[in-house]
Amino acid sequence: MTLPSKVRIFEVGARDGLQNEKQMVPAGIKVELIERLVDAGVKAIETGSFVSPKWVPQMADTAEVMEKISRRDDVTYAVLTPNMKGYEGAVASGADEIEIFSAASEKFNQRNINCSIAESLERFAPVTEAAKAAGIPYRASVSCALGSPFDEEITPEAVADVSKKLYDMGAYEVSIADTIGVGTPIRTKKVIEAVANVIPLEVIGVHFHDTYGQALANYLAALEMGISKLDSSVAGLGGCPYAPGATGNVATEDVVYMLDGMGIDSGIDLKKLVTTAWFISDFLDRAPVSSVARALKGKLG
Ligand SMILES: CC(C)(COP(=O)([O-])OP(=O)([O-])OC[C@H]1O[C@@H](n2cnc3c(N)ncnc32)[C@H](O)[C@@H]1OP(=O)([O-])[O-])[C@@H](O)C(=O)NCCC(=O)NCCSC(=O)C[C@@](C)(O)CC(=O)[O-]
Repeated sequence: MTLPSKVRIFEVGARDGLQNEKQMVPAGIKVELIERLVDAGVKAIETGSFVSPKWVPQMADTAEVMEKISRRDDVTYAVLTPNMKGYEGAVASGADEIEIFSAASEKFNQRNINCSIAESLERFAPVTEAAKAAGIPYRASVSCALGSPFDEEITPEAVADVSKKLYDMGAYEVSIADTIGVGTPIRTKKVIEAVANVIPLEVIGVHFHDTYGQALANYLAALEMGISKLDSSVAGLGGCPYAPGATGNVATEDVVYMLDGMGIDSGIDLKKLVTTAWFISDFLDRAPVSSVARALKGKLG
């Protein structure tokens, strides 16, 4: 077992984390959240999405958020784009990179972006062509990789198939998403193994929700396989509006605490991160889901 000495955390709290919040979060709070996360050491951050405001009203102000954040040169500010219209919004906002997304579940894809998996890949073709021509890097996400909220089986081969197609479209990273947090470590390893049979291990990332309390165990399983690209969400914010039962992403504080304890460098200052988790949680008027944020409250000076 060789664990990586260093990992890249892709912080998704301002997009995946907040997209499902019923209470509208003002752009100013999103901007402060992003800037605090960057100050804590986050180097890759999802700031929002250019999707239909009718589908996800919470993300309607992504352009304003992008305009208002004080940007740093050493940080990648990324946005999610479902189609050319989203891509155009992303370019106009000056996003450093974009994320395209499909799924291993037909039913989820229909509910999430109103098309089949095959249609989504066709829809993303002009987006990737345009991004390539403009020199904008793109990563891709495969939802429901460890299970579906609908009554259907997801095979590792189905995940590998979509992953390969997205990789062949030029994605620099393919993120395996456990949208509803049902995965367990052996299952995680089997899926990563299947995906690593068709695309390089180095480009595989993981994006796990913690609905069943398995995300850290699954991240350890992924790290043991040599994966070093992890997504997480400050305060454990999150949930997908189109995946019934999906709760928060794994909390960045919990991941960073685990990594610190194993001597794996994430570049993130746990104290500043926990303070940020409480900042956004206080705004939302609830405690962070993160065990680490709750345990360390008031103990970090
Ligand atoms: C993809 C569509 C747009 C298709 O939705 P549609 O209704 O099939 O699209 P359409 O092309 O027929 O357009 C309908 C309307 O939306 C507008 N529109 C069309 N595109 C855009 C755009 N980019 N930005 C703004 N507006 C847009 C378009 O202009 C039109 O406006 P109208 O004429 O009715 O006023 C819709 O289904 C959608 O926006 N879905 C996004 C859903 C979403 O954001 N889900 C959450 C993100 S995925 C996720 O969280 C999973 C992930 C990545 O984190 C990994 C994991 O954990 O699984």
